[in-house]
Amino acid sequence: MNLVRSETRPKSLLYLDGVSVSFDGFKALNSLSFVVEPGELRAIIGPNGAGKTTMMDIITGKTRPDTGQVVFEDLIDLTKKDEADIAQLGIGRKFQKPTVFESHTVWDNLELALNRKRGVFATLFYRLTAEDRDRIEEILATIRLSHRRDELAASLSHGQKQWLEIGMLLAQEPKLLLVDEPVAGMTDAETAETAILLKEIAKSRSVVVVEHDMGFIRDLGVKVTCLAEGSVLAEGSIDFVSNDPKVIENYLGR
Ligand SMILES: Nc1ncnc2c1ncn2[C@@H]1O[C@H](COP(=O)(O)OP(=O)(O)OP(=O)(O)O)[C@@H](O)[C@H]1O
Repeated sequence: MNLVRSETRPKSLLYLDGVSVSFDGFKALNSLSFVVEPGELRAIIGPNGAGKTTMMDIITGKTRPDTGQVVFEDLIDLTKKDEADIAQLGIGRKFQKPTVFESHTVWDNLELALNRKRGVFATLFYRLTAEDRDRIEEILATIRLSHRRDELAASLSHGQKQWLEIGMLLAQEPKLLLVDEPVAGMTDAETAETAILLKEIAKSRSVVVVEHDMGFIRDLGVKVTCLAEGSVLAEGSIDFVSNDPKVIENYLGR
């Protein structure tokens, strides 16, 4: 049994191998390669224009690479899939700005997200099961919003809206969650809490988080990849990466 399981478990959840893409002759990604392990939380840093957003666009199928491989769970070639297929495979993306339904309650936002997984037709006739309620309760606890469940999303702080949107993505049960600059505009307390929250989330799925906030990255305490000019400049612990002269020259020292 264990043997079968270890044979079928993906060795990498996602890898990019030699991915390049140009826009009007400008190489936004230049032979980018990196691997995300199952259950890994990875931080991505790098200067403006390094290609962090483009990398997320490639993974989610919004942009096609000119060359290179993007492989999910060892076998699935994501460059052949469209955005909807890739979301369906279990890759969720959180953009920088929160996009919650402001005029709905926190609970309803999560219920809508849970139903979205089922498709429009099912949603029309669907009633929440006890299991669904438990899942929503669980997500509310994860995103620190149990006590705000009946309030309108509009009444939440910016940081809480970010957490609610993360919760809405969790309702889709992604295997990989991509999170773009979650702590921009958050208070210090919210930023610190977000590091704890993402570490909890990464216990049951992989998370890739792009951030410029180095205090937050340090709090995460995970492997860091620094991108510059469309490829990996350095990778390793935060101490290793932040002491790398190339990283200091291209990013931290600027
Ligand atoms: N659709 C596009 N068309 C033309 N140029 C693009 C496009 N998308 C990205 N670029 C360019 O590619 C480069 C990489 O941009 P990208 O947004 O991926 O960087 P980034 O690391 O996310 O930067 P930031 O930290 O500012 O968000 C930039 O020079 C950008 O102007």
